[in-house]
Amino acid sequence: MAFFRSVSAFSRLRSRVGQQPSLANSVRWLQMQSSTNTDLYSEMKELVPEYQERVKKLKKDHANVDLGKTTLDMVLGGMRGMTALVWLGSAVDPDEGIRFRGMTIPECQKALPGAFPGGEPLPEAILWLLLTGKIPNKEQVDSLSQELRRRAKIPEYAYKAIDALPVSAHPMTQFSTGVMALQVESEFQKAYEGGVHKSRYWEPTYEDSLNLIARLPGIAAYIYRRIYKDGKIIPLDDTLDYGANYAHMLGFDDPEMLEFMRLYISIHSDHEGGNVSSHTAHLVGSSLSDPYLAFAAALNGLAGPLHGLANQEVLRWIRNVVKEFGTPNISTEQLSDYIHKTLNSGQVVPGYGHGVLRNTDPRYTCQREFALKHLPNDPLFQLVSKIKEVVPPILTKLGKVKSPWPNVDAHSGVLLNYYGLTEENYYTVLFGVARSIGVGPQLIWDRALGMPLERPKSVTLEKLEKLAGASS
Ligand SMILES: CC(=O)SCCNC(=O)CCNC(=O)[C@H](O)C(C)(C)COP(=O)(O)OP(=O)(O)OC[C@H]1O[C@@H](n2cnc3c(N)ncnc32)[C@H](O)[C@@H]1OP(=O)(O)O
Ligand SMILES: O=C([O-])CC(=O)C(=O)O
Repeated sequence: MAFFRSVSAFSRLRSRVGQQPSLANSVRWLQMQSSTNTDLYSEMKELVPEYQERVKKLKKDHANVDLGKTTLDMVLGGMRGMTALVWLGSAVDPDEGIRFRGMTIPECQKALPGAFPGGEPLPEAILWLLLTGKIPNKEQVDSLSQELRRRAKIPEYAYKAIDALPVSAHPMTQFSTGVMALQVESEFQKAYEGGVHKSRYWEPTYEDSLNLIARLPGIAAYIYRRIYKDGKIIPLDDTLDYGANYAHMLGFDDPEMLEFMRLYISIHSDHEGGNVSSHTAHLVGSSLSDPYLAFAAALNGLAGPLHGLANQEVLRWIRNVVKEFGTPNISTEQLSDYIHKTLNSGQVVPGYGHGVLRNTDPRYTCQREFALKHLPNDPLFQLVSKIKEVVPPILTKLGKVKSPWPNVDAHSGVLLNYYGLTEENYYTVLFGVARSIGVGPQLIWDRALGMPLERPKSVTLEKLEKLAGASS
């Protein structure tokens, strides 16, 4: 009976997202549905042995399966296309974009609980999904919300560590410093020093990851208020969910902004394992550095302009366009001239191009849909829409850009700016808070599955030339 109820719920979901249920999808969805525990830790305790068994079997029976060859181009080309990592939470298809545990963004928007019926997926729901592979119900998500609030207390010395930096320090420098200060309370480090058996590494990693995720909004909001609002701190509200609380502590209480924050955090959480921030966390964690150390390293990678800092760069670039012409209402020719000016000065057009995607990022599309619903007449949103028409043909004409299409960063800034979060230097901190929700679960699984020290082989230039049969 329960089976048939679930199948019909699945059919309803799929017809709402405009797809027919296939048997394989039904089975996958039913597997995802069977989440029963109200607390996440108990859910994990059940799942860990099952996943360990799967990995053991793969290693035992399929160790020599060929996953593709390594070419010289890959070694010199930033390892693009090289399959080198296992990442449980999500995968990116070049054309279709991100799937969180197999689910596209529109599917997540339909299936995951929101703050109200039909609301955007709650970050807590994404966290549950990424960690367990199961769709949580509202009760489970509410219990996780409560758990994160319970874990959110920040030690005083973390604020003091941030205060030791000048207010003028970049928000990402302050953020990474704050995370390093939180490391003092690492449960993993304590357990390791206490001689914990390796089969139990995942348990203190779980504690650290959940504490880290819970405390980041408070640290991040402190930095915002310190830099931009004369240090007037707003405490956590014990009635609000994770995304809403972060917005509230920043100083924003407009329900539309709260809803945007939930969407923002959910879609920025994870983007498979190879991106700079996630990969960095995984690499650093592989030496058994605890989640704080691993995540601070991830943030330092996110702070680069080719990765997370691009969202800051996009709004700055858009503002410069407006400054140049004195209005956001410019012609296609004016915009085209400005894009060429950027390219001719040896700079990239921020928010465009991607290491994996070869189509418009679905995270761009869902933010556009949000903007069309809530701020269709905003002049900067209209400029962003125009940029999307003008940039791709110009980048395509260069003949070298693999993807001329917009990525996630091309859109977020104008939405934040519309809701009053105008300080673009802060934007990557928001991204960082969100990324913890993807990185934390993988660190837990890395330790649960006994993932080894990561140590790929490098070659000298001479050896590469020799291997290629080229003369030096
Ligand atoms: C959350 C995220 O991290 S999403 C990405 C955010 N970053 C940005 O938006 C910055 C702008 N984009 C870029 O710099 C790139 O597209 C990256 C870094 C995202 C991807 O880099 P790659 O995988 O190396 O891209 P690709 O293979 O297409 O690069 C080939 C050439 O096109 C150039 N190119 C790629 N994108 C752009 C762009 N948006 N503007 C101008 N040139 C570009 C590259 O700089 C490179 O030039 P080069 O050969 O002279 O060095
Ligand atoms: O996947 C990447 O390389 C970059 C990206 O979009 C992300 O990390 O969100």
